[in-house]
Amino acid sequence: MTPRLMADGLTKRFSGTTVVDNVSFYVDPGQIVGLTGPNGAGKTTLFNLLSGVLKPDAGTLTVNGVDATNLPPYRLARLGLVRTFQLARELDRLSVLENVQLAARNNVGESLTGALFRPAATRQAEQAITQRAREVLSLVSLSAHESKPAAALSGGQKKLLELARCLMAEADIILLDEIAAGVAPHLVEEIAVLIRRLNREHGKTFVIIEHNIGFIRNLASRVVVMASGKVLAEGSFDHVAADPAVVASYLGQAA
Ligand SMILES: Nc1ncnc2c1ncn2[C@@H]1O[C@H](COP(=O)(O)OP(=O)(O)OP(=O)(O)O)[C@@H](O)[C@H]1O
Repeated sequence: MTPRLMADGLTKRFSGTTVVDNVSFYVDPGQIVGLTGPNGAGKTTLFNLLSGVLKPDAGTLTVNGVDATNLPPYRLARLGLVRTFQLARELDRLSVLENVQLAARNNVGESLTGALFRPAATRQAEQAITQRAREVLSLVSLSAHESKPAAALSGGQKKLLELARCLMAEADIILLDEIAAGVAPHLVEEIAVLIRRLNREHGKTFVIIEHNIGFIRNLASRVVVMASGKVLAEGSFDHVAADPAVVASYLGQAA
Protein backbone atom coordinates (compact mmCIF):
# COMPACT_ATOMS: atom_id res chain seq x y z
CA MET A 1 0.00 0.00 0.00
CA THR A 2 1.45 3.37 -1.02
CA PRO A 3 1.43 5.74 1.95
CA ARG A 4 -0.59 8.92 1.43
CA LEU A 5 2.28 10.89 2.87
CA MET A 6 5.86 10.07 3.71
CA ALA A 7 8.35 12.40 5.35
CA ASP A 8 11.94 11.23 5.34
CA GLY A 9 14.55 13.11 7.34
CA LEU A 10 12.79 16.48 7.12
CA THR A 11 14.94 19.18 8.65
CA LYS A 12 14.41 22.94 9.03
CA ARG A 13 16.75 25.46 10.58
CA PHE A 14 16.07 29.09 11.46
CA SER A 15 19.21 31.20 11.93
CA GLY A 16 21.30 28.20 12.89
CA THR A 17 18.71 26.68 15.24
CA THR A 18 17.33 23.32 14.13
CA VAL A 19 13.59 23.52 14.70
CA VAL A 20 12.60 20.35 12.81
CA ASP A 21 15.33 17.80 13.21
CA ASN A 22 15.48 14.78 10.88
CA VAL A 23 11.78 13.94 11.16
CA SER A 24 10.53 10.80 9.42
CA PHE A 25 7.03 9.40 9.52
CA TYR A 26 4.34 8.08 7.22
CA VAL A 27 0.58 8.28 6.97
CA ASP A 28 -1.31 5.38 5.38
CA PRO A 29 -4.54 5.88 3.42
CA GLY A 30 -7.54 6.15 5.71
CA GLN A 31 -5.57 6.94 8.84
CA ILE A 32 -6.19 9.79 11.23
CA VAL A 33 -2.80 10.69 12.65
CA GLY A 34 -2.53 13.05 15.61
CA LEU A 35 0.55 15.26 15.88
CA THR A 36 1.14 16.60 19.33
CA GLY A 37 3.86 17.71 21.72
CA PRO A 38 4.71 20.58 24.04
CA ASN A 39 4.82 24.24 22.94
CA GLY A 40 7.72 24.99 20.66
CA ALA A 41 8.20 21.30 19.72
CA GLY A 42 8.21 22.18 16.01
CA LYS A 43 4.72 20.95 15.06
CA THR A 44 3.65 24.05 13.13
CA THR A 45 7.00 24.22 11.34
CA LEU A 46 6.65 20.56 10.37
CA PHE A 47 3.13 21.28 9.05
CA ASN A 48 4.54 24.17 7.04
CA LEU A 49 7.07 21.75 5.52
CA LEU A 50 4.41 19.12 4.80
CA SER A 51 2.14 21.66 3.10
CA GLY A 52 4.81 23.40 1.03
CA VAL A 53 4.61 26.69 2.93
CA LEU A 54 8.27 26.24 3.91
CA LYS A 55 11.05 24.43 2.08
CA PRO A 56 13.12 21.92 4.03
CA ASP A 57 16.89 22.32 4.46
CA ALA A 58 17.13 18.54 4.17
CA GLY A 59 14.90 15.54 3.70
CA THR A 60 12.18 14.51 1.30
CA LEU A 61 8.42 14.51 1.13
CA THR A 62 6.35 12.03 -0.87
CA VAL A 63 2.62 12.52 -1.44
CA ASN A 64 0.57 9.68 -2.91
CA GLY A 65 3.76 8.08 -4.19
CA VAL A 66 5.03 11.23 -5.94
CA ASP A 67 8.14 13.14 -4.88
CA ALA A 68 6.68 16.38 -3.52
CA THR A 69 9.83 17.86 -1.96
CA ASN A 70 9.98 21.62 -2.52
CA LEU A 71 6.60 21.82 -4.26
CA PRO A 72 4.50 24.93 -3.50
CA PRO A 73 1.08 24.51 -1.80
CA TYR A 74 -0.96 24.68 -5.03
CA ARG A 75 1.07 21.82 -6.57
CA LEU A 76 0.63 19.76 -3.40
CA ALA A 77 -3.10 20.45 -3.60
CA ARG A 78 -3.10 18.91 -7.09
CA LEU A 79 -1.50 15.81 -5.59
CA GLY A 80 -4.38 15.69 -3.11
CA LEU A 81 -2.88 17.34 -0.02
CA VAL A 82 -4.32 20.52 1.50
CA ARG A 83 -4.18 22.15 4.89
CA THR A 84 -6.21 24.49 7.01
CA PHE A 85 -4.53 27.36 8.79
CA GLN A 86 -4.51 28.15 12.48
CA LEU A 87 -5.97 31.58 11.73
CA ALA A 88 -8.97 31.52 9.44
CA ARG A 89 -7.93 33.13 6.19
CA GLU A 90 -11.18 32.99 4.30
CA LEU A 91 -12.23 36.12 2.56
CA ASP A 92 -14.45 37.70 5.15
CA ARG A 93 -16.61 39.85 2.90
CA LEU A 94 -17.47 37.06 0.48
CA SER A 95 -20.40 34.80 1.27
CA VAL A 96 -19.95 31.37 2.78
CA LEU A 97 -20.99 29.81 -0.55
CA GLU A 98 -18.53 31.96 -2.54
CA ASN A 99 -15.72 30.98 -0.17
CA VAL A 100 -16.36 27.33 -0.94
CA GLN A 101 -16.81 27.91 -4.70
CA LEU A 102 -13.43 29.63 -4.84
CA ALA A 103 -11.74 26.56 -3.40
CA ALA A 104 -12.80 24.38 -6.37
CA ARG A 105 -9.87 22.65 -7.95
CA ASN A 106 -10.76 23.73 -11.49
CA ASN A 107 -12.40 27.05 -10.95
CA VAL A 108 -13.20 27.91 -14.58
CA GLY A 109 -14.50 31.33 -13.60
CA GLU A 110 -10.89 32.25 -12.94
CA SER A 111 -9.91 31.45 -16.50
CA LEU A 112 -10.38 34.53 -18.65
CA THR A 113 -9.87 32.60 -21.86
CA GLY A 114 -12.57 30.14 -20.86
CA ALA A 115 -14.98 32.92 -19.95
CA LEU A 116 -14.42 34.79 -23.24
CA PHE A 117 -14.41 31.96 -25.73
CA ARG A 118 -16.52 29.25 -24.17
CA PRO A 119 -19.24 31.10 -22.27
CA ALA A 120 -21.78 28.23 -22.40
CA ALA A 121 -19.27 25.62 -21.26
CA THR A 122 -18.05 28.00 -18.58
CA ARG A 123 -21.58 28.59 -17.31
CA GLN A 124 -22.20 24.86 -17.15
CA ALA A 125 -18.97 24.25 -15.27
CA GLU A 126 -19.80 27.05 -12.85
CA GLN A 127 -23.20 25.53 -12.19
CA ALA A 128 -21.51 22.22 -11.42
CA ILE A 129 -19.16 24.00 -9.01
CA THR A 130 -22.10 25.70 -7.27
CA GLN A 131 -23.93 22.41 -6.94
CA ARG A 132 -20.86 20.70 -5.51
CA ALA A 133 -20.25 23.66 -3.13
CA ARG A 134 -23.82 23.28 -1.81
CA GLU A 135 -23.29 19.53 -1.28
CA VAL A 136 -20.09 20.25 0.64
CA LEU A 137 -21.83 22.93 2.76
CA SER A 138 -24.55 20.45 3.58
CA LEU A 139 -21.92 17.90 4.63
CA VAL A 140 -20.45 20.38 7.13
CA SER A 141 -23.90 21.60 8.28
CA LEU A 142 -23.44 25.16 7.02
CA SER A 143 -26.19 25.18 4.37
CA ALA A 144 -28.36 27.57 6.37
CA HIS A 145 -25.52 30.10 6.35
CA GLU A 146 -24.57 30.03 2.66
CA SER A 147 -25.56 33.64 1.93
CA LYS A 148 -23.96 35.18 5.02
CA PRO A 149 -20.60 36.88 4.77
CA ALA A 150 -17.94 34.57 6.18
CA ALA A 151 -17.18 37.27 8.78
CA ALA A 152 -20.58 36.62 10.36
CA LEU A 153 -19.72 33.02 11.28
CA SER A 154 -18.67 31.99 14.77
CA GLY A 155 -15.10 30.78 15.32
CA GLY A 156 -16.22 27.15 15.21
CA GLN A 157 -18.28 27.67 12.06
CA LYS A 158 -15.24 29.26 10.39
CA LYS A 159 -13.31 26.06 11.13
CA LEU A 160 -16.11 24.10 9.45
CA LEU A 161 -15.86 26.46 6.48
CA GLU A 162 -12.12 25.79 6.24
CA LEU A 163 -12.84 22.09 6.22
CA ALA A 164 -15.46 22.64 3.51
CA ARG A 165 -12.84 24.42 1.39
CA CYS A 166 -10.48 21.43 1.76
CA LEU A 167 -13.27 19.11 0.61
CA MET A 168 -14.06 21.36 -2.33
CA ALA A 169 -10.41 21.17 -3.37
CA GLU A 170 -10.93 17.39 -3.64
CA ALA A 171 -8.16 16.72 -1.14
CA ASP A 172 -7.71 13.15 -0.03
CA ILE A 173 -5.23 14.08 2.68
CA ILE A 174 -6.17 16.98 4.91
CA LEU A 175 -3.84 18.62 7.43
CA LEU A 176 -5.78 20.26 10.25
CA ASP A 177 -3.96 22.85 12.34
CA GLU A 178 -5.59 23.16 15.78
CA ILE A 179 -9.10 22.92 14.44
CA ALA A 180 -10.53 22.54 17.95
CA ALA A 181 -8.67 25.53 19.45
CA GLY A 182 -10.95 28.28 20.76
CA VAL A 183 -14.08 26.49 19.56
CA ALA A 184 -17.20 26.10 21.74
CA PRO A 185 -17.39 22.56 23.22
CA HIS A 186 -20.57 21.53 21.35
CA LEU A 187 -18.93 22.50 18.05
CA VAL A 188 -15.72 20.65 18.96
CA GLU A 189 -17.87 17.53 19.27
CA GLU A 190 -19.57 18.31 15.95
CA ILE A 191 -16.18 18.77 14.25
CA ALA A 192 -14.95 15.45 15.69
CA VAL A 193 -18.06 13.64 14.42
CA LEU A 194 -17.58 15.21 10.99
CA ILE A 195 -13.90 14.24 10.78
CA ARG A 196 -14.74 10.66 11.69
CA ARG A 197 -17.50 10.59 9.08
CA LEU A 198 -15.27 12.06 6.36
CA ASN A 199 -12.69 9.44 7.28
CA ARG A 200 -14.99 6.43 7.35
CA GLU A 201 -17.51 7.27 4.66
CA HIS A 202 -15.49 9.44 2.28
CA GLY A 203 -12.06 7.83 2.71
CA LYS A 204 -10.33 11.06 3.76
CA THR A 205 -6.97 10.79 5.49
CA PHE A 206 -6.14 13.34 8.20
CA VAL A 207 -3.12 14.65 10.04
CA ILE A 208 -4.24 16.70 13.02
CA ILE A 209 -2.12 19.06 15.14
CA GLU A 210 -3.93 19.50 18.38
CA HIS A 211 -3.19 20.54 21.95
CA ASN A 212 -6.59 19.20 23.00
CA ILE A 213 -5.50 15.70 24.09
CA GLY A 214 -9.10 14.48 24.47
CA PHE A 215 -9.72 15.36 20.80
CA ILE A 216 -6.64 13.39 19.71
CA ARG A 217 -7.50 10.42 21.92
CA ASN A 218 -11.02 10.41 20.52
CA LEU A 219 -10.00 10.50 16.85
CA ALA A 220 -6.45 9.45 16.10
CA SER A 221 -5.57 5.88 15.19
CA ARG A 222 -1.88 6.80 15.53
CA VAL A 223 -0.20 9.58 17.44
CA VAL A 224 3.16 11.18 16.68
CA VAL A 225 4.66 13.09 19.62
CA MET A 226 7.31 15.73 18.91
CA ALA A 227 9.68 17.42 21.33
CA SER A 228 12.61 19.74 20.54
CA GLY A 229 12.13 19.24 16.82
CA LYS A 230 12.32 15.44 16.89
CA VAL A 231 9.82 12.61 16.89
CA LEU A 232 9.85 11.49 20.50
CA ALA A 233 7.35 8.64 20.25
CA GLU A 234 4.70 7.25 17.95
CA GLY A 235 2.00 4.62 18.15
CA SER A 236 -1.46 4.27 19.60
CA PHE A 237 -2.63 6.95 22.04
CA ASP A 238 -2.28 4.57 25.00
CA HIS A 239 1.20 3.53 23.86
CA VAL A 240 2.58 7.08 23.64
CA ALA A 241 0.73 8.27 26.75
CA ALA A 242 2.51 5.55 28.76
CA ASP A 243 5.95 6.43 27.35
CA PRO A 244 8.11 7.91 30.14
CA ALA A 245 9.90 10.22 27.64
CA VAL A 246 6.56 11.68 26.55
CA VAL A 247 5.42 12.18 30.14
CA ALA A 248 8.75 13.84 30.97
CA SER A 249 8.53 16.22 27.98
CA TYR A 250 5.11 17.46 29.10
CA LEU A 251 6.19 17.68 32.74
CA GLY A 252 9.23 19.65 31.63
CA GLN A 253 6.91 22.14 30.03
CA ALA A 254 4.72 22.42 33.11
CA ALA A 255 7.71 22.96 35.42
N1 LIG B 1 10.18 31.81 11.28
C1 LIG B 1 10.84 31.46 12.38
N2 LIG B 1 12.05 32.01 12.68
C2 LIG B 1 12.73 31.65 13.79
N3 LIG B 1 12.30 30.75 14.69
C3 LIG B 1 11.11 30.18 14.46
C4 LIG B 1 10.32 30.51 13.31
N4 LIG B 1 9.17 29.75 13.36
C5 LIG B 1 9.25 29.02 14.49
N5 LIG B 1 10.40 29.27 15.14
C6 LIG B 1 10.84 28.62 16.39
O1 LIG B 1 10.79 27.23 16.18
C7 LIG B 1 10.38 26.54 17.35
C8 LIG B 1 9.23 25.63 17.01
O2 LIG B 1 8.08 26.42 16.71
P1 LIG B 1 6.73 25.79 16.20
O3 LIG B 1 5.74 26.91 16.10
O4 LIG B 1 6.96 24.97 15.00
O5 LIG B 1 6.34 24.85 17.42
P2 LIG B 1 4.93 24.23 17.83
O6 LIG B 1 5.21 22.86 18.29
O7 LIG B 1 3.96 24.40 16.73
O8 LIG B 1 4.53 25.14 19.04
P3 LIG B 1 3.06 25.56 19.56
O9 LIG B 1 2.46 24.31 20.09
O10 LIG B 1 3.38 26.55 20.62
O11 LIG B 1 2.32 26.15 18.39
C9 LIG B 1 10.06 27.60 18.38
O12 LIG B 1 11.16 27.72 19.24
C10 LIG B 1 9.87 28.84 17.56
O13 LIG B 1 10.23 29.98 18.29
